[in-house]
Amino acid sequence: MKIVIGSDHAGFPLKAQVIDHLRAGGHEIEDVGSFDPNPVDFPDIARLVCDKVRGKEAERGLLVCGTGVGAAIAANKIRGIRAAVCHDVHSAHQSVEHDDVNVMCIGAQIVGPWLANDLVDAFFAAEFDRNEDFVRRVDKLAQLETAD
Ligand SMILES: O=C(CO)[C@H](O)[C@H](O)[C@H](O)COP(=O)(O)O
Repeated sequence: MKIVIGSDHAGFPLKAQVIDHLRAGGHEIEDVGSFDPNPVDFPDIARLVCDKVRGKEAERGLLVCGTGVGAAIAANKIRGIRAAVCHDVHSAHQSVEHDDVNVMCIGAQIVGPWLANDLVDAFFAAEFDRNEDFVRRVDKLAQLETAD
């Protein structure tokens, strides 16, 4: 799968090892930064990742910040993005299967490298289940993007 990945300074070390893991698993990775441990604001990185997903330059995205929370807030403000913080394997795959999540967010201050690998494996292996209930709910998520 073509995947775009970004992190802020807090996620920088975990991003590097997750990228190695995903590449070893055969995925094509685009890393949009950060590229050093200097402070960078997670909304800026979320924008870079989400624009690639929206523009179909990548099938899905991964954001790594300290907790995953800020990255998910930022990503969910961008039209067409369904982002989720996933710190357990069940959420990592069900978020795709039921909710068609296209950007997973993880916190480098919360999960260690082994769990991070399991999370990304579950997330990127999962496929959206197009049953009518799930499709209807995802359509309603899109409608919320233009609600007052
Ligand atoms: O977790 C985050 C946002 O939800 C960020 O990655 C930062 O870790 C958090 O905002 C703390 O910021 P700091 O500049 O690293 O102290």
